[in-house]
Amino acid sequence: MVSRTIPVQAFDLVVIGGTGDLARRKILPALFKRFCAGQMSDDCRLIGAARRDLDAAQYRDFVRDALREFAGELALNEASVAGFCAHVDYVAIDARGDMGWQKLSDLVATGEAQDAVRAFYFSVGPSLFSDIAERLERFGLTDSDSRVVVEKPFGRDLETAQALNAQLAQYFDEGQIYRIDHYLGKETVQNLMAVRFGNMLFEPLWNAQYIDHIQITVAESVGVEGRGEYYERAGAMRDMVQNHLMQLLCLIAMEPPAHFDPDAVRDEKLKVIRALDGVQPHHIVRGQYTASDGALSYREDVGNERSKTESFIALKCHLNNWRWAGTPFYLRTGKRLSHRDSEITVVFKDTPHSIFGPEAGRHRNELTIQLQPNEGITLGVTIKEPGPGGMRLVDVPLDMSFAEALGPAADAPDAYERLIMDVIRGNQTLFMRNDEVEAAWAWTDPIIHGWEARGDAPKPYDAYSAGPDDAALMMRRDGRDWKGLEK
Ligand SMILES: NC(=O)C1=CN([C@@H]2O[C@H](COP(=O)(O)OP(=O)(O)OC[C@H]3O[C@@H](n4cnc5c(N)ncnc54)[C@H](OP(=O)(O)O)[C@@H]3O)[C@@H](O)[C@H]2O)C=CC1
Ligand SMILES: O=C1O[C@H](COP(=O)(O)O)[C@@H](O)[C@H](O)[C@H]1O
Repeated sequence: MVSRTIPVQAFDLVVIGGTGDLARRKILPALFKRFCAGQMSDDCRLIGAARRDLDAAQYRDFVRDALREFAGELALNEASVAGFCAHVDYVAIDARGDMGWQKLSDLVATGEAQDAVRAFYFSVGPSLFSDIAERLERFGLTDSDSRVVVEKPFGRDLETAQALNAQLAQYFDEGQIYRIDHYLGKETVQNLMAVRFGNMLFEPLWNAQYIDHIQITVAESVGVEGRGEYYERAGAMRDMVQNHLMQLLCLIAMEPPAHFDPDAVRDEKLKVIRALDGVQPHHIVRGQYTASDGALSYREDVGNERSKTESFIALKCHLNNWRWAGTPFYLRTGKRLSHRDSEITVVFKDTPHSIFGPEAGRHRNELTIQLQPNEGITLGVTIKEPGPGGMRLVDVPLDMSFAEALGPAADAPDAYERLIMDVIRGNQTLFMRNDEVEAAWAWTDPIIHGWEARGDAPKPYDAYSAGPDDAALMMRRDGRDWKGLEK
């Protein structure tokens, strides 16, 4: 089932790095699905560009293969695939030289629909961003309405992120730059805002007075999946916390924006990042998976027997502001954990007094927002344990699985489908602004420098476990426990 929506404006999307892994796995399948949903009008074009010497027909074969591998059942429909491929073209270019740029410029200039949106997806490493931006301008490919999409990692620290922002700013206004964080394109992540700001129920309780703590877990069962070289330089902190977990934290903690528009939302997220306190070394647990259950160790996966890169991180942080003073936020993410499970749990405080006496037990309400898989929301409510006995309390879930509650309509577009269409619509709400990215690095850098200076080695944990024991210990020291992964 593909969600149907009205066609967006005509567009030319040039995917620079169109033969790469991201294009195959995500960009091409996402566009194909939007094509199947009727969102690409006849005059839309997808132009792949990379150094590989292909003609348009050969690139269409590449696209067909990518769709067969990554676009699921829809790609079984030959007519749909052929229809999509009719929109596809290719030009060989070299981002570091002049090869192909004039041809690309001519191709874009001819055959472009009137008023078409022109977008350039930089699906290449960030070291090429500046070269590409300069050539787009020099070969007359951009105007004030053109858009560029850039991928993470957006730098590896504050300094490199500032340099990238400065390079892009030489050629594009901030309003033309779409920095992707694909977590913001996930339907349930957007639902965080709907739940918080569309219901009267939660907002009055959404503060340190009523909330004991908040946990964010993004657990993956996969390992580094052939991206060892990149991951060795990144680790879980740069790969996941600086961006995806930070965005989740922002959405759960931010003040209500005045409007659901790009700058109002991003202003509020920025305030959250800037309110983050530094993290104490004893509030960080880094881990690295060891071989177990038939899986190779992290070090074997990346081919570095001495690696000190973390494949897991858990940390406790505080927001230094009026709403959240005293409420800790616990973040945790890792690879090769027991199962894929991304969830946010908001743990409310005890009632101030129990009228039922100590035998009844004390219970806390928990709101669990399950991001993936099986998207849904559960609210734990305390009731009387059924039966003739005395008043004993028990927790029951008020459970709303989106798929059950909404049926097939809940089968939402993939994050990349949503985000690419937002680029065409010119809606930056779900993209990171330059100052947000820099603020996130400004918080992350001292944490990383701290463990580098101390020479901390990550703690080993068994592949397919819940991570290092120290992460559980960190929680237990606070009289709390992790939710989710251990279930
Ligand atoms: N793969 C993924 O799942 C994810 C990737 N990303 C990010 O997306 C970006 C692309 O990643 P990915 O697709 O995996 O990388 P790949 O190495 O698979 O692809 C890189 C692409 O860039 C092209 N390219 C390289 N050098 C040049 C050049 N000088 N001129 C023109 N084209 C060039 C390559 O083609 P050719 O060699 O023919 O030129 C290829 O199409 C990276 O920044 C990555 O970190 C982000 C999230 C997930
Ligand atoms: O950006 C990244 O995200 C993926 C996890 O994304 P998900 O949508 O599958 O949850 C992660 O595997 C990868 O290391 C990271 O670069």
